[in-house]
Order: sequence, then structure tokens, then C-alpha cells
Amino acid sequence: MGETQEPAFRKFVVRTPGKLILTGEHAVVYGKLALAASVDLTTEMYLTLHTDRHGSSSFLVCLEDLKFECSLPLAELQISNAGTAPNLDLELLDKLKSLIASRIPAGTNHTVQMSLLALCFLYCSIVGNSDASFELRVKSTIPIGAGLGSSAAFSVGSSAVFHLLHHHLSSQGVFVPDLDVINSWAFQCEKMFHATPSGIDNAVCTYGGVVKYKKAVIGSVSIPEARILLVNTGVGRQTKLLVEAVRQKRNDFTAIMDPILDSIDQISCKMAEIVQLPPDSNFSAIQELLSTNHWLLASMGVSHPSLDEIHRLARAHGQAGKLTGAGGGGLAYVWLNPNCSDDQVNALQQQLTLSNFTCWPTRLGVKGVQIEELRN
Ligand SMILES: Nc1ncnc2c1ncn2[C@@H]1O[C@H](COP(=O)(O)OP(=O)(O)O)[C@@H](O)[C@H]1O
Ligand SMILES: C[C@@](O)(CCOP(=O)(O)O)CC(=O)O
Repeated sequence: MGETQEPAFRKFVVRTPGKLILTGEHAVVYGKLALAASVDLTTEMYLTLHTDRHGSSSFLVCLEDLKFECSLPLAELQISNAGTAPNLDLELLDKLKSLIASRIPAGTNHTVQMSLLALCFLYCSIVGNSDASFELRVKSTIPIGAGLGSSAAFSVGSSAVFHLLHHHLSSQGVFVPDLDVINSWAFQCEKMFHATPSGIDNAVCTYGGVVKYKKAVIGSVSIPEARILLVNTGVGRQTKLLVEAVRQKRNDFTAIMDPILDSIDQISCKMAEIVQLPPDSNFSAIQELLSTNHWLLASMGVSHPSLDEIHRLARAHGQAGKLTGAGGGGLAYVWLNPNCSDDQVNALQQQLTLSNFTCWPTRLGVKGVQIEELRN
């Protein structure tokens, strides 16, 4: 009897959804309530773990959306921080920055550098020393840097990938993900991207659903029926800079800014109540709450003419809408009147397209991060 040959590698895919903040962005950074949902856009991370440990170990990274590929020799990544409680070790980041700079072509863009830094940081923190070789291929339908949580999906997915890898390097058993641990490490990674994140993005990407968030997930909300259009302005912006600008404005004008943040908190409280009512009875209130939230964000300095135009078009067509995420460009969303006809939706979509915006429907409250082993 011949022995059954063990495959030389194992393949896994980790799928992480994007997120949509319905109300409360920016205010949530100051401990106010926000309402957010996972959306049916996904970052997929394909992990191939070579089980035959011959030759030198390596880590091949392919970032398809950024059209970037490189190999990081693991021997040089033996900077282990594994076993520590989740934290953002600035000394480790400095060492990794130099290592990455020495391995990639000069002039590689900042986005790629940040993605590699996030991966190396999580590898050293979660896996540490290893003699394994593996490949990681990343591709996503979440627009990058637009307010739908691409960095959070990247952080949560990477955290899950390295916990999975760590498990399979030391054990034969089935991997049972600890979502709280995956989320805590993803939050450290989000700090690297955004400096002072509230944690809402990584929590929604990890756990999925529609959640109330106030310093942590404090409950979930069931929305009987919501028809949502996502609208991309195509205007680039950086979350970190927008969050810093709001912080500066709050420091300079605390007595003016704090009531605005409190009002946004109240909008989220009211929104969390009324979205659960039958769709026919709550739409005019949703319209008012979203518009008020939009203009309060504009008064904080984080809107953009294109976001105001989307809000105007939504209202002119009898719909509700507001900017979402950090603002300054990126995305807005439209909450469609449950009674409007397909013709009315098409008319709005045509108008948005004519104005050079990209729009498409989305589904709220999908599952959070999922891990699957691929056979064959
Ligand atoms: N699919 C991806 N592939 C590689 N890196 C990604 C991907 N998605 C997100 N990132 C990383 O996340 C960063 C985006 O963060 P950010 O500006 O906060 O945008 P968002 O609002 O979409 O979260 C990018 O600079 C990149 O480093
Ligand atoms: C502005 C903020 O509330 C949300 C940022 O979302 P995004 O990075 O634009 O997807 C910041 C945060 O909550 O950490």
C-alpha cells in the first residue's frame, strides 16, 4: 500500500466586508454614538502556506489593486513581538519601515508602503519567528481611501490571516477564530493608518451587521428594509488629515464644536430608534436626520462641493442622503424612499451619472470576517 501524499501547501481565503457609517462619523471619535453597517463589498486575502519547509523561508505579497508584488525574506523579519498584548510598538514600526524601504524600488508610492508596513507589523506581532514560506494575494471591491473602510477591511483581514497562519504553524487542529483578538490587533493597525481611530470601522468589518457604537459595540439594530445607493465622488482625501482638522477645530472652538458633536450624538440616538420602525412610517424623519447630520458635518469643515451636490440631488428627487466616512470627498449615500418606483430611482441614478458620480446599490448588515480553507 502506497502512502497518501500530503499536499505541499494549504490554501485559505479570508473575506472581510466594507462598512458604511449611517450617522455619527467624526463625533464617534469623541465618544459619541454612531450607527454603522457592514456592506456587500469585500476584501479577499488568499493565503497559500507551503507545508514542505525546504530552502529559505519567504513571504510573497501581491497587492492586486495597487498592482504591486514583492517578496519579503522572512529571515529579515525575525523581529518578533509575538505574545504581547495588542499594542502599536513605534520602535518596531521604525525598524520595519527601514526594512521595507530596503526591499522595494525607490519611489514606491505611500499607499503601498503603508499596506506593507501593516502586513509586516501584524506578522511580527502575531506570528513572530517562523521558518515557513507563504504567499498572500489581496484583492478588493472596496474603493480605497473613499470612506467605506478599505483600511479597516485590510487590517481585519490581515489580522485574521496572521492568526490563522500562527495557528497552522503550531497545530494540526481546526482554527477557531477569536473575533475579539482579531479586532484588537486590527485596531492597532488602524492606529497606524489613522492615528486616532474610534474603532468603529474595524469593529463593523470584524463582527458585521448593523451596530450602535459608542467607544465599543453597544448593541445591534435591525433594519426591516433599506434600499441604499452608494455614490462615489471620485474626489481623493485622507481620513487622517480630516480627523486631525476636526481635532484642531475642536481645540480652537471647543464651546462651538462640542454642541455640534452632542447634536450628532442625538441624531444617532434618534436614528437607531426610527430605523427599526416599519419603513412606510419613518422615511420623512430619516430624511431630516440625514440632512441635519450632513450639514453639521459640513459646518465642521469635512464636506466637499461634490458631497453637497449629491445631497442636493438626493433631496431634489425626494430621497434622503448624506456624506459618509471622513468626508472631504470619497463617498455619500442615498437612503431611498421605500415607496419610490424603479423609474424614480433610475432618474436619480442617471442624474448622478451625468454629474460624473459613480453610483450603485448595496446591501447592509452582511456577515463580518469569514475564513475558508480552499480544497484543490
Ligand atoms: N485592497 C487593498 N490593497 C492594499 N492596501 C489596501 C487595500 N485597501 C486598503 N488598503 C490600505 O488602506 C489604506 C486606505 O486607508 P484610508 O485612507 O483610511 O481609506 P478608507 O477610508 O477606504 O479606509 C490604503 O492607503 C492602503 O494602504
Ligand atoms: C471620521 C471617522 O469617524 C470615520 C472614518 O472612516 P473612513 O476612514 O473615511 O472610512 C474616524 C473614526 O471613526 O475613526
